[in-house]
Amino acid sequence: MSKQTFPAASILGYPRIGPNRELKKALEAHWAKQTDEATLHAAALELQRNNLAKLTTLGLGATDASLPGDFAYYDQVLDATIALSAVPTRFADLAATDGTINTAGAFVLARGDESRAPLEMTKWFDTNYHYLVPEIGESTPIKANAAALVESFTAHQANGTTIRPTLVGPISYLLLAKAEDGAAADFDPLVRLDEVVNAYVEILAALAAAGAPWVQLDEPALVTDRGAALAVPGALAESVYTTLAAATKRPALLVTLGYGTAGNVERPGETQGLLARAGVDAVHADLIRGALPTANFLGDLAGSTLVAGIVDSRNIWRNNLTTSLQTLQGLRAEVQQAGGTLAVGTATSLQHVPHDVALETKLPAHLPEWLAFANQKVSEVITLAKGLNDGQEAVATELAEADAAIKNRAEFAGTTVPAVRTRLANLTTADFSRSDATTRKVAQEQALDLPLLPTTTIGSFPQTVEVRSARAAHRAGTINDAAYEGFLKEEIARVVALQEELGLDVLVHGEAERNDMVQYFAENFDGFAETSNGWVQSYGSRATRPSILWGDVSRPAPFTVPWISYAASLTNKPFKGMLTGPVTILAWSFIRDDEPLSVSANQVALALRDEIADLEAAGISIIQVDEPALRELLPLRSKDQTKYLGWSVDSFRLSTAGAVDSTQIHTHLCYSEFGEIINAIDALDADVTSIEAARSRMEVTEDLTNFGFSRGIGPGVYDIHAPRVPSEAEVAELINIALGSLDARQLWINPDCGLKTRGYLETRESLANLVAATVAARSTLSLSV
Ligand code: MET
Ligand SMILES: [Zn+2]
Repeated sequence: MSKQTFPAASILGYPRIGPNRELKKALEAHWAKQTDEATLHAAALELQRNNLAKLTTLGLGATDASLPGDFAYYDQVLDATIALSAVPTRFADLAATDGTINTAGAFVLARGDESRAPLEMTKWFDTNYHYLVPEIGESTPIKANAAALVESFTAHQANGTTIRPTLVGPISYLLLAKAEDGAAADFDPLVRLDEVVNAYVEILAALAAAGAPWVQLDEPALVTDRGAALAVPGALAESVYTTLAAATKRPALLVTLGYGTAGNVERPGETQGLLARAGVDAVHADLIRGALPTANFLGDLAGSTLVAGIVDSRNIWRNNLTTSLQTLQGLRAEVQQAGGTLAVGTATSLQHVPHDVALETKLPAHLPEWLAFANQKVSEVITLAKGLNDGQEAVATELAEADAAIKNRAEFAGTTVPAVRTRLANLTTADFSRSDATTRKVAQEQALDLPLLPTTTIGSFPQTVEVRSARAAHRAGTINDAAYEGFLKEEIARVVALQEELGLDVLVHGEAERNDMVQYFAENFDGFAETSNGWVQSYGSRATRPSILWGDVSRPAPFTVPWISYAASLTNKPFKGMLTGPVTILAWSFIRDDEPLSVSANQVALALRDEIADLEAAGISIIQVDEPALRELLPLRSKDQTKYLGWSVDSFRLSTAGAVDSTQIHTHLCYSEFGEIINAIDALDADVTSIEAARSRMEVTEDLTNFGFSRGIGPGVYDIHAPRVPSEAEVAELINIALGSLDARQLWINPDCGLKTRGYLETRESLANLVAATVAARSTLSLSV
């Protein structure tokens, strides 16, 4: 079969949530039973049509398949599950007699129902997007169902736009899946690959029959360690794509490889070459997170298109078009030498960035011209393709504008702040270390006088409707600063009184003043900006609005101290102040591309260090620095992990090492699979670490014991993600399991995570049970000593 040439400019995908979160509104109205399925469908179609019209206006071809057909009601991996009719056994009743699952059924998979938990949600590679994990067992049905893909293609075709249906590829689908509960212990979903590939052959045939000229299969898992091993010559990817390419009836095939370097990192381009040789019409490479394919591996590209993902889709900075064009020109020479074609694209789907800088109303004046959100990135792709094909002069204006903006950014006063740089340059190793843990322990025991098995919470208390509406009213200017402050103080006083009444040992202020544990810090540090409409889908109908780190970071004034010291003044109990750690602040923001992340992390760390000094001065002797994102930034390839863990741990230590011995530093990490980073967690050198543990029934305590973890540890004794109250007996049982492997003198009793998403009724009861179970455990312990 002779190969098709891919359009010169395209994007791998576009934000699905809608410029004004139209999809969120449509979905939530439907789930609340305010609208029927037809209404939801119509709203989704209108949103897609508007998006496609916008993309066409920006310059993507309406009929050459350069428009991505990547819409998903909830999640692209769920859509692959639907296309494969791979309904997990525990949801089997939702499938029709022909095995397919409809929209209503798919929403049950996504959201659960009275009797079933939804599919597990997990982070999509190293992003903040969460996908729904397929559950595959020995006999999970696998049967092609191209109906939704065909219907969508046909609907847009009838409207004059030719989309390129997009689907997670077969290898990635199975690598992203987990073994269904009840499958044999050594069952690996990948053993179902042949069946999945056969289903894809059928799906391709159905799309070809509907007239789709191109289809896009995303294979991002081939950039992870495990997937990469399958993407070298002679391995699985080669045979899978030989089969798919040999399908007699199929559209032209684009295979995308975003999020890193696919296959052997020492041989960038090798995977693209082998896919082309297998018969794939167009292969993509991520030139932002992945390495530039090298000439030696491009020889196999004859007749194929290489789609160069040169526009960053994970961050919001304006592209340096001049250097990009140079890179593209060099690459094209090599690709042409091999008999191939070069096209321009994005590094991944643009789903990770907001829609449009033009919708921003509150950004500081200097910022908009430095930025590119999805729409601006589409224009960048088009400009680069034009420059590549019509010559640099054809895009001289665009290049000059980008150059000027980049120059302004580099020279802007806040970009590099001498005082911040000097402070960083003068750091010595001593700034990263406290005295030894035992000395600290003695000082803290004297200062704090805590009981055995101290009880505490992770920081936030329920964010009630009242708290959220007061914040909204304050933002909107309908209540003034004084009224808002008065409201928050009352709320804090209530939270402190409740904790006293419940008999908790270490109290917190409850975080009522914080909209979000990262955004609140970004708002109070110099160097960050807030968007007004920069929403990015997090999962399903949920979106977050990451802050933008644009300059050197410092802390102009103490900001958590007033709230925390006010709360502490209301009680005689030991009091714990709450901060968010440097890695988490960066992980949940858009970060700089003009400085290594490690430099930004140390700047944030110093800002936090200042806050800690002020908290200490205000008499706060326990301070928690949350790092729930430490693990999520872990690089996808193991060869990069040591370096990352080195600087990330250092930044935490820099933030906390100014504390005196008697100040007890806590940290919190809300996940339990941390076997691979246990060394790093130990190296944080926190006096007390709280972790998630209830769902895995304290499994982690054994790992900790085997490791020899010697400092304070609070494995969560109740799962705050579920709206149910754990009984005293349940909590007691988990405490007992923990006591089975850990020393009673190091054990803390706390929930898994913060309580801000919970209601007061359940929180009160749950914490009462936690305290009662702890009191009972203490008396057993004192009897046995
Ligand atoms: C995602 S971790 C949350 C920690 C924070 N202190 C809270 O309690 O909400
Ligand atoms: Zn947490």
